[in-house]
Amino acid sequence: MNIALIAHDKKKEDMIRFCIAYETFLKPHRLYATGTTGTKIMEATELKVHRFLSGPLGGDQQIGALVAQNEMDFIVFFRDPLTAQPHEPDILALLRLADVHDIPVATNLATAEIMIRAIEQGELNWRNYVRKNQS
Ligand SMILES: O=C(CO)COP(=O)(O)O
Repeated sequence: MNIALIAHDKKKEDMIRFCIAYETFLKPHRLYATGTTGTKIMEATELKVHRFLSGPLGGDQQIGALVAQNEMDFIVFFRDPLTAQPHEPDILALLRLADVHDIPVATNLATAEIMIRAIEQGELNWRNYVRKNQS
C-alpha cells in the first residue's frame, strides 16, 4: 500500500508515537510524508519515508497529486483543529481529492488505529486491484 503520513505541528508528537507503535506494520508499505513530518518520523524510527515539500510550501498538494492519479491508498493526516493554517486551501483540496477518489483518511489517532487493524485484515486489498487495472 502507498500510505501518506502528515501532521500539523501540534500533532507531530502524536504522529511520532503512532509511527513508533505501528512501525512493524508500516515498514512493508511505501510511505510518503510532507517535509517536516517525514523528517521527524525518520529521526524517531527506522522507517524509510519519501518526503515531499513542507505542507505550507506545497507538500499537501504534492500528495494530492498522487491521490488524483489514484496512487495513494491511505492517508493519515493528524490535523490541528485548533490552529489556523496559512495553507488551509491546500489542506481542503487534499481532503476533497481523497473524497473524490474514495481514499480513506484518518484525521486522528483513534481512526488511524482502527484503519491499521482493517488494513491488516485485508479490508483495503481492493486498492491493489484498482491500481493494477489502472496502469
Ligand atoms: O502542514 C502540514 C500539512 O498541512 C504538514 O507539513 P510539515 O510536515 O512539513 O510540517
